[in-house]
Amino acid sequence: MTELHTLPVEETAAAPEGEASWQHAGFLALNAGSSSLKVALFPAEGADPLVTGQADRIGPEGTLVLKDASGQPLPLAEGGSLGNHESALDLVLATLRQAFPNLHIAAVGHRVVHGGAEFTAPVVITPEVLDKLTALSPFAPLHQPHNVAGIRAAQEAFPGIPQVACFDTAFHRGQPFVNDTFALPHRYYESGVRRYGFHGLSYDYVTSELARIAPHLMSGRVVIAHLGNGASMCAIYKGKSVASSMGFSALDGLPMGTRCGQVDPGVLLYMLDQEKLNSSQIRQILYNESGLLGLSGGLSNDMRTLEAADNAASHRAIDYFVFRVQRELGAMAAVMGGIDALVFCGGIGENSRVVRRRVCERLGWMGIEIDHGRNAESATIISSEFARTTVMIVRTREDLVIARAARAAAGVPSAQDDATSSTPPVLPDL
Ligand SMILES: Nc1ncnc2c1ncn2[C@@H]1O[C@H](COP(=O)(O)OP(=O)(O)O)[C@@H](O)[C@H]1O
Ligand SMILES: CC(=O)OP(=O)(O)O
Ligand SMILES: [Mg+2]
Repeated sequence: MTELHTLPVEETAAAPEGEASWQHAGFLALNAGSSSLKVALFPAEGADPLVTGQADRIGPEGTLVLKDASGQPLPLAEGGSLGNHESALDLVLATLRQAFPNLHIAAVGHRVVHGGAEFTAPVVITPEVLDKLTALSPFAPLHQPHNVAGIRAAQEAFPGIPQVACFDTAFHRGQPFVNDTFALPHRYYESGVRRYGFHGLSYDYVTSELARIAPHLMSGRVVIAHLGNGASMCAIYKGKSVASSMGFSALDGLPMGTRCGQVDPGVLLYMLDQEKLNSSQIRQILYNESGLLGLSGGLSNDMRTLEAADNAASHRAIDYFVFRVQRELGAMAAVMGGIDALVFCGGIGENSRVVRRRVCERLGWMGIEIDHGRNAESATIISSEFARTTVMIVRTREDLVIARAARAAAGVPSAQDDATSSTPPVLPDL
């Protein structure tokens, strides 16, 4: 059985009363999505999770796979259910306790998609904070209610230990006004109708990884393309977010698995006035029936399925996806006065050589030229040797950013938590 690192309880925040003074301490990072719950259990020290996994398709057909550090699936605890997020978390915890009978969780970190204008850094969750997060649910209906449910379930499971919210919006809060606003009457801006931007935990991780492996880029102009089931792009100028493709909600910008991306608001008026749809019908279309799924005529929201299908419907979806990524890339390079590096991450960005190749096609004028061999291998640097703009793949790790905040909340230093042991690749000079 795998042993957790041990810590004296004084260092692990509130250990349950009456337990011995040395406990097996761990930090839990939870990322509750619309139909999934991603989990990582970290030891007291070190960057490598002891357990990672996820519950998928939460509901009657839910599945749960948790793997140990060597990739072996953990035997699931008996008698649980994956009917909703609460029961899924219960089953996860029962499985972890079965594998680590002395498990003491010192702090839990949660990905929370929306932090509004107020939350610009991770925060320890109090009843007042939780009320504020709950009130933000209408702004991110696919994510926030599940984030809040995950927090409530974890509070019940671990009473008295610090629970920390880590926000997708926080990374973008320093953006200039022109990227933060819509051209609506200013009172909307003042009441919080702003372009928040999302995927901030991913951008935070990728930026810190770039600072490690390519520090010269921290004084330059970088576009990060987080292309997953949710997709967005971020312009990073001198290490800070200056523009993002997502806006008020996680709907704006690029098309996604089932979300529409940027759409003319006149279309919504047409749906309301001409088609007489109500707001929940429109919400259903924008969040659940659009994007790759909608464009492909219902074929799939999954890029792998679309690439394999290779027919007119899948071409429609992939062509539009690539077109919008290219368009956003041009816009972001324009606002930064050029581009030094393009970085792909997310399930599509990290794995789809087809999407990466197609996005980079005909961009020689931007200094973007990829090496097809390196792209096929999904190497860290995929640009050709003499290209002016570096094109890279960084495997994003939102869980590490969450674990870092959880450790901090428990008062545990995390000197090496994201200094991974791999040797930095050799990058061309700017
Ligand atoms: N080998 C691959 N080729 C193409 N697309 C892939 C591959 N592996 C994963 N993907 C795509 O990545 C997407 C999921 O990305 P991910 O970042 O895990 O999503 P999320 O975290 O938003 O649920 C899916 O569309 C999936 O098809
Ligand atoms: C904000 C968002 O779109 O998140 P995800 O990619 O997890 O759906
Ligand atoms: Mg994601």
